[in-house]
Amino acid sequence: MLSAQNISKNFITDNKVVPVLKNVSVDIHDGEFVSIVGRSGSGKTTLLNVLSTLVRPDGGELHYGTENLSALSEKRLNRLRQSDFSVIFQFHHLLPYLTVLENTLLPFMQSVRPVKKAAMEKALGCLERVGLADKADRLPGNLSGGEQQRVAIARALVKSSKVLFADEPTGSLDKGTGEKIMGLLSELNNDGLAVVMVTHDPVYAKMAGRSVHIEDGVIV
Ligand SMILES: Nc1ncnc2c1ncn2[C@@H]1O[C@H](COP(=O)(O)OP(=O)(O)OP(=O)(O)O)[C@@H](O)[C@H]1O
Repeated sequence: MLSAQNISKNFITDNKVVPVLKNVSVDIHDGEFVSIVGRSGSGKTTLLNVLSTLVRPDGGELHYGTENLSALSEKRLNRLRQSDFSVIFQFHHLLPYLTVLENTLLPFMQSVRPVKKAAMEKALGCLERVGLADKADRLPGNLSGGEQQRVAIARALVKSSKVLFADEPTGSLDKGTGEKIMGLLSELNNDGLAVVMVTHDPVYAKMAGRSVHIEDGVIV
């Protein structure tokens, strides 16, 4: 489904080029659940960002199905990202002045105004799926951390994406809440959504079908 070949990525720090990903190759198969693990600073987030096309690599190629993403213009990449990819982060990036329902509808708000009734129904269905239909009219500030993360997942679901990229989705949550989020991700994966997740937690990493271990920018 997604194939990264010989990816390299450098950052400039103190006027020096620092290689962060060094010739990394990894394949993500249709409907797979893959965790990316490794020490702090090893390059996990950078790899996830390259796979989700948020960051362009300096070298190597990224293919999605038959499409060579490395050759796509930013415009076409953006369109593909909007239709097929979803990203959730440790700190869920909800807009504080929009309600739970409006935050869930954000992917539609970018392209269609006013939001159609069908989109509204779909968003409510997604909130139901993550157990938050009764809180659709609340503002994020009035939700717990776990609930906010569930809104972020509902927002990812509303697009019917093919791949969900999650960067430490349980990182800011207590153990019980983190387990619920992991349960939800596993459920979605069982329904066919591919999940690529960065995590520090070895227990959560094992919930994925496969773990990719990265050390100092190299897959080991
Ligand atoms: N935008 C940037 N500019 C300069 N250096 C960066 C940038 N982003 C990341 N780095 C550096 O690249 C290395 C890898 O960062 P990355 O965030 O990918 O690691 P990580 O394994 O996800 O770490 P953590 O588990 O602590 O989040 C680190 O040394 C980091 O300081």
